[in-house]
Amino acid sequence: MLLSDILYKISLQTVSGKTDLEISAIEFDSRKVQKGHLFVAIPGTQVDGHQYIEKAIDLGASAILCERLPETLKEQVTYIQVENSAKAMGLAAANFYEQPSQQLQLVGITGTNGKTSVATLLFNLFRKLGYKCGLLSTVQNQIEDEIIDSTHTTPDSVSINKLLQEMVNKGCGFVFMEVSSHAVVMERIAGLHFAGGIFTNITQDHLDFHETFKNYIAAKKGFFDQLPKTAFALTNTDDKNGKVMLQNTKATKESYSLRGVGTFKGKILDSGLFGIQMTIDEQEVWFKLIGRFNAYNLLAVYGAAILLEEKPEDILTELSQLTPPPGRFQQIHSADGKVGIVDYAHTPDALQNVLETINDLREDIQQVITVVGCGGNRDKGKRPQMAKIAAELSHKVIMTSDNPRNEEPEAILKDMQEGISITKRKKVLSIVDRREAIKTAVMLANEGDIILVAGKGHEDYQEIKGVKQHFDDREELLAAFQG
Ligand SMILES: CC(=O)N[C@H]1[C@@H](OP(=O)(O)OP(=O)(O)OC[C@H]2O[C@@H](n3ccc(=O)[nH]c3=O)[C@H](O)[C@@H]2O)O[C@H](CO)[C@@H](O)[C@@H]1O[C@H](C)C(=O)N[C@@H](C)C(=O)N[C@H](CCC(=O)O)C(=O)O
Ligand SMILES: Nc1ncnc2c1ncn2[C@@H]1O[C@H](COP(=O)(O)OP(=O)(O)OP(=O)(O)O)[C@@H](O)[C@H]1O
Ligand SMILES: N[C@H](CCC[C@H](N)C(=O)O)C(=O)O
Ligand SMILES: [Mg+2]
Repeated sequence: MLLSDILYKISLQTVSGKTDLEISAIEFDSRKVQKGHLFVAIPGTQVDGHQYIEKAIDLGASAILCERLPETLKEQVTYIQVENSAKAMGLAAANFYEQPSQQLQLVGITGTNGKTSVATLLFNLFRKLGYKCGLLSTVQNQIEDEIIDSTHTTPDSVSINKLLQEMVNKGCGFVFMEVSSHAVVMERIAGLHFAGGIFTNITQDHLDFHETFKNYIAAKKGFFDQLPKTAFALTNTDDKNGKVMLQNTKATKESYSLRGVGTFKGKILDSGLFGIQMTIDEQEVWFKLIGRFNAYNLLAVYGAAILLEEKPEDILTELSQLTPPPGRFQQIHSADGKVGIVDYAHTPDALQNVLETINDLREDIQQVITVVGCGGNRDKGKRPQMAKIAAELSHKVIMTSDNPRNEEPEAILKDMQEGISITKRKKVLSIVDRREAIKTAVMLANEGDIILVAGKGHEDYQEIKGVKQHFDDREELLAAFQG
């Protein structure tokens, strides 16, 4: 595509060189640049992409999109200066891939917990309703039956638009995508046209990146601020920041609630290991998902489907058949009657929800043994809180490693130990090796006991000292059950 077409509607500060040149791809990592590419220089959290402009040109970049021009400009290269290169890249990617988000109905889901659950339920629901669909999620990206590995909850803007174009080409009418707070701040969603936005909830997470909770709220709200007038903005009014999300949106404001007033109202009638029985808009339905928090996810999905003009009875019939995504309250039973639950709870709120659910559902004689760790190079404030919640809501806790990434596993465990009060110490063990921790939990469990393995859910790897190795909590539990 011609550079001038790629730059359509982008506000430019300086243009040096010709814009009627053919660009073969947009690239923001100099290491991947090839002949004829447009290289976008982005200031990052580790390094500044502007320092790689020369390298990108050496590798064949014919145009540079940047916030600061290099001191000496090469004659054969076109330089475009903009105020925010990440944002400009989003707009450029949308142009380059022919505005795919305008050719289908794109719905974004944001919130601390529940994004994958809601996005996946919507994807599966709309497929059952007879539409071709796409999904962008933490677990996987998907175009109909084709599964594409996912590296981020929300990918970079070039990857998003490329995937969306493929979805358009394959006839998808609806795409459901998770919108992380990182993605909003880093402009990964700039230039996308959304048909709707959904807010699940907001509790502590990612303060390593956002620094304050206020900034974290502002990041999530930024998604709704960007929605067009034609979109719907569906919020959870039972969350105390639910209304704030829609404060400045141009989109049509809609809400859901289990407690108060809202466009879509639900009421839990019963909740157990069989699932949830609830009323939604006066209709009584049984769902296969477990835990009160899933009642919120189901209500959000129902509301969004109505706003996308589906019929209530069709939605509820199909939704009642759906099961949760992998690694979300996934049960694994041993031959001798022990119950394993693998869940992706990696925030204090999620861990509390999942443990409260287990405690609500268990019988008095069943003990709860929790295996939990906290990720390295991530919000350190979560560590003592998660340990405290685990100790308060379990009979025994084995604290272990999650993905230590580039941190010392022992140091993470030390941060977690800070959250354990003296009275709770006797029920807590620390075992650095996650495999050993799971084995120990299984060994300590008696018939009927519940072993919650929290934090990694669907993940099939563990990242230690920067290296990813295959590791899957579900496989480990099964192996431990088999002795
Ligand atoms: C903190 C964060 O989100 N970082 C993302 C960001 O990287 P960065 O800003 O640190 O990049 P950097 O290394 O400083 O480099 C700056 C620029 O220089 C470029 N560069 C760098 C080196 C070089 O030799 N040449 C070159 O051109 C880089 O390509 C980049 O454009 O941009 C990269 C490219 O898109 C992302 O891969 C990277 O995600 C990292 C790996 C990550 O772990 N992100 C997590 C925290 C994340 O995004 N999580 C969210 C939220 C999940 C949730 O809600 O639970 C997600 O959406 O996944
Ligand atoms: N609506 C909800 N409210 C609170 N907790 C939830 C909710 N839905 C799911 N959870 C809990 O949070 C965990 C993660 O759920 P899910 O993967 O759907 O969230 P997510 O927002 O996609 O997370 P991520 O930020 O990692 O992408 C689940 O395993 C469960 O323990
Ligand atoms: N999207 C989240 C996932 C956390 C999952 C947990 N297993 C961890 O590694 O901390 C993040 O990148 O913070
Ligand atoms: Mg997710």
